[in-house]
Amino acid sequence: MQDKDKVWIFDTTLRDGEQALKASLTEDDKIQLAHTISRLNVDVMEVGFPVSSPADFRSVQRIATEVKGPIICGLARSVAKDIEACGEALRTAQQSRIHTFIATSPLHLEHKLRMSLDDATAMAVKSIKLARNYTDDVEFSCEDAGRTPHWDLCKIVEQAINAGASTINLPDTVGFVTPDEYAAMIRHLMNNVPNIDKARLSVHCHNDLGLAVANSVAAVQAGARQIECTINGIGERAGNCSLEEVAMIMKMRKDHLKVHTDIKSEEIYRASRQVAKICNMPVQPNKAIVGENAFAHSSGIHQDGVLKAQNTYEIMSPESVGVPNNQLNMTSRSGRHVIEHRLEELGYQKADYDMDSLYESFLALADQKGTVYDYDLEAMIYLNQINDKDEKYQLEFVNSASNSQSVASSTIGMVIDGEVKQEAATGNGPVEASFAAIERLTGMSVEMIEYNLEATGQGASSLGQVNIIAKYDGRPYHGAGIAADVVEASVRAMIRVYNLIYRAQKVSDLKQQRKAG
Ligand SMILES: CC(=O)SCCNC(=O)CCNC(=O)[C@H](O)C(C)(C)COP(=O)(O)OP(=O)(O)OC[C@H]1O[C@@H](n2cnc3c(N)ncnc32)[C@H](O)[C@@H]1OP(=O)(O)O
Ligand SMILES: CC(C)C(=O)C(=O)O
Ligand SMILES: [Mg+2]
Repeated sequence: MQDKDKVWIFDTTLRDGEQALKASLTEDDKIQLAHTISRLNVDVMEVGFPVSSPADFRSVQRIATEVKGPIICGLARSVAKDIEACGEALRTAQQSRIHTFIATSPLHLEHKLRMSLDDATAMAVKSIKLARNYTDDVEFSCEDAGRTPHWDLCKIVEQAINAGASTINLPDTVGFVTPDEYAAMIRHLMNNVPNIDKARLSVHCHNDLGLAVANSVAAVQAGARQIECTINGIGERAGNCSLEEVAMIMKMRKDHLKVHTDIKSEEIYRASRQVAKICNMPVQPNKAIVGENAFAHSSGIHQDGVLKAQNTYEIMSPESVGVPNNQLNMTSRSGRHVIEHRLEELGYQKADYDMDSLYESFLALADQKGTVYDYDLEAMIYLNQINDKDEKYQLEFVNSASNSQSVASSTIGMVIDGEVKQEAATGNGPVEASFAAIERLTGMSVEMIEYNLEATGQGASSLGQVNIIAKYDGRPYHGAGIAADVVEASVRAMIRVYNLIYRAQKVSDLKQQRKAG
C-alpha cells in the first residue's frame, strides 16, 4: 500500500549540483559521493546527464552498477539521442529512472526553443514513449513551470502521463515564485488534470530569491510528494533546495506538516562535509543544519540557558544530524556560567580560582583576540597575566628559497630565551621547509590539523593571513600570522603555536607544584 504521507527525496547533487562547480567531478569523486548519498537513504538519486560527455556517461554507468539502494536516475532532453544514452548508461542499475524535460514557459518556448507549446508537447510525448522502452520509471519535467500559465501546464502534463510518465516535476527553474503562488500551482494541477492520480507530483526549486526550501515545503503542503534537492543546497546560480533543510523540517515539524521522509538524518553532517570538500564548495558558517555555527552558542545568556536545558536554544540535537556535539564558544559575550562549566569539565573546582578576577582577565583577552581557548583559561589561573611580549620564541628572520625544479629550503632565525639561534631545513615547499626548521630550533614536533591561507586586502598588495591548528600532546593550539610574504605569515602563525605550547607546559608545571605543595 502506498504511504500517502511519505515525501520522496530525490537527490540531484551529482547532476544539478555538479552543474554549478568550477571544476567537474572526476569519476572517482562521483562514485564516492554516490555511496555517501545512498547512505542517507534517499529514494532517488540523479547522478548525471549521460549524453553530455563521455566521462559523465561512464560515471553514470559506474554508479548504476556499483551503488545499490536508491533508484538511479539520469537526465535527458526530449531528444532521442539523449534518451538512448541515458537508457544505455543506466542499463545495469537495480532500479533506474529516465528523467526527461522540456521548457514550457512562453519565454523559453519563444526565445530558447523557438517552438510552440504543441510542438514541445509532441517532443515530450515521443521522448517519454522512447524512454519507456528502457524503464517503467519515467519522470517528466516542465522546465520553467514557475513561469508557465497553469492551463498550459495542465495540457502538457495530461499528455505526458498518458504517454507513460509516472512522476511529473514542476520546477521553479529560476527561483521566481513565492510559496503561496507555488502551492496554488500544485493545487491547480491536482484539481484540473484528469489523470493526475496516476503520477507522483514533484517539485524542484532554485534559490535565486532564497525561497527554494520555503517553496518546496509549501508545495508539499499543497499535495506534492517528491522534493528534488541537493546536499548543502549546491546547484545552478544561487543553488537548489537544500536536502538537509527540507529533511529536518519534515522531521522536526511532523506535528504540523503531517508528512515524513525516509532520510537517515544522522548521516547528514558527514555527507555535507564530504560534498563541501570534494566539490570545493565550503559551507557558510551560519548555514542551517550543517554550518559550523549551527550548534554553536557564543553569548552568555544562551550558553547559560543551554547549560540548564539544551532545548532552550536548540530545537534539535546536534547528534540527530550527525554533528558530534554542540559548541560553547568563549568570547567577550560569554558570561561566568560557561567559564565555570568549562573549567569544571577541565577538572577545576571553584576553590581553584577567583571568578571575579578571572572573569576580568577573560574579558580583556577575549576583547583582544576573539575566542578564548582552554589553554588560555588555564594560563589565566596559573600565571598572573598573559603577556605576549615576553614569549619564549621570537622570530628574527626567514630566508626561504623555492623553484619549480628542486626541493625548497628555508633558514629560520629565532630568539630563544634571549639568544639568537638559526636552523635550516628542506621540504616540498618553502612553508614545509620553514616548519621543519622551526621544529629543529624548538626540539618539538607538532601534528598539523588545519592550515588555512587567505589573502586580506586587494590585489597584488594584499597580505597573507595564515591560521593554523596544530596538536601537541593531544591538545589543539591555534596560531595566526599575517605578513606580506605568505611564508613569513606561516612562520609567525607556527611560532605562536609553539609559544602557546610552552605556556601550557609552564601551566602544567605550576599545576604539579600546587598539587605537591
Ligand atoms: C534547467 C537545467 O538545469 S537543464 C540541464 C542543464 N544541464 C546541462 O545543460 C548540462 C549538460 N549539457 C550539455 O552537455 C550540452 O548542453 C548538450 C550536450 C546537452 C547539448 O549541447 P549542444 O548540442 O552543443 O547544444 P547547446 O547546449 O549549445 O544548446 C542546447 C540545445 O538544446 C536545445 N534544448 C534545450 N533544452 C531542450 C530540451 N529539453 N529538449 C530538447 N531540446 C532542448 C536548445 O534549444 C538548443 O538547441 P539548438 O541547438 O537547436 O538551438
Ligand atoms: C532539468 C530541470 C529539472 C531543472 O534542473 C530545472 O528546471 O531547474
Ligand atoms: Mg535545476
